[in-house]
Amino acid sequence: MTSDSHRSGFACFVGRPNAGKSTLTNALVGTKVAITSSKPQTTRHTIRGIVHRPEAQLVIVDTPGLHRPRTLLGQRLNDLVKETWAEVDVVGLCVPADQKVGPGDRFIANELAKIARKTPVIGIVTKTDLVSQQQVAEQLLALQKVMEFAELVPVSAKDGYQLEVLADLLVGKLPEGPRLYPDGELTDEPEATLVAELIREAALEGVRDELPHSIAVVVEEMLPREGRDDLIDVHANLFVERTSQKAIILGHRGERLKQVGITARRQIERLLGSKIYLDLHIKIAKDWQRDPKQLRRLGF
Ligand SMILES: Nc1nc2c(ncn2[C@@H]2O[C@H](COP(=O)(O)OP(=O)(O)OP(=O)(O)O)[C@@H](O)[C@H]2O)c(=O)[nH]1
Repeated sequence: MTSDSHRSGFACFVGRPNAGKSTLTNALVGTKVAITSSKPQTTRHTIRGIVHRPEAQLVIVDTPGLHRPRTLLGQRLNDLVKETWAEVDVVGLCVPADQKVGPGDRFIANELAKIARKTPVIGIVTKTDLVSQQQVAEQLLALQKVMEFAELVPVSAKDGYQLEVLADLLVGKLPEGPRLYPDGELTDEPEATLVAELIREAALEGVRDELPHSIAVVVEEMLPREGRDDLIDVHANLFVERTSQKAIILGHRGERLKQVGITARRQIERLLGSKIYLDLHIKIAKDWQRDPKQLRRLGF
């Protein structure tokens, strides 16, 4: 690469839940843009964080996780994941250092291997701060066996270990090209989508295991309050499938929902740079994951 050439393109991280993908994206991007909400199996929208460098621009696309499809939603998510893989320039397969390489990783690797000839795949051992060097080495060896990687690299998003190395490896796989986004621009998602993500993130906080696939948030309206230029009214519906799930979100005497609202409001205010009033309602959309009409209405 000559000194005046510029590279740009797209990367995405894949891996089983909790592999550290969101944290890694945030650490690379350096700002909380990829809203750690990008939880596989619950994320429908692609959220990008952008790594700006003088010689390159790396756009990180966060995809929902690939999983064995059991519902229509599951199938659509998997299609979305594969579409994303086909569109990016490089994929990072994340496997945490502190957990054995298992069937979940191999399932993803098998799917990735099918696209690896077109899209290079970098094997990433994450969370190296949690284990000894010896264990990191063993994990690298174990990972090497699941598929053929373009590169293998151990990193820790927590203490910053090898993040620059990873960024270099990712950038190295990008084609030469001009900047895709202006400097400083961190995401190209429409604001309403980001707002919905923030609300869902707040709602899932602490109950992710109980409600992994079952909630969706739709922002119905986002308007400046009449006669005020310092306040935006946000009306949003949070859909769950069952009464029991509604109870989980609500919490004892609605305390949990109140907390969800406070957390989400703070994040949304930061995103929009304005005070907001958040009007949040819980609705039950029975079995929405299986119903194509409901799915469409919720934006799938
Ligand atoms: N010690 C340590 N913990 C980490 C590191 N990276 C992520 N974690 C933790 O691992 C957990 C999962 O991290 P996430 O970034 O949410 O993982 P993810 O792959 O995006 O998770 P899903 O979206 O649920 O698939 C969180 O509790 C993180 O704080 C790391 O480098 N070191």
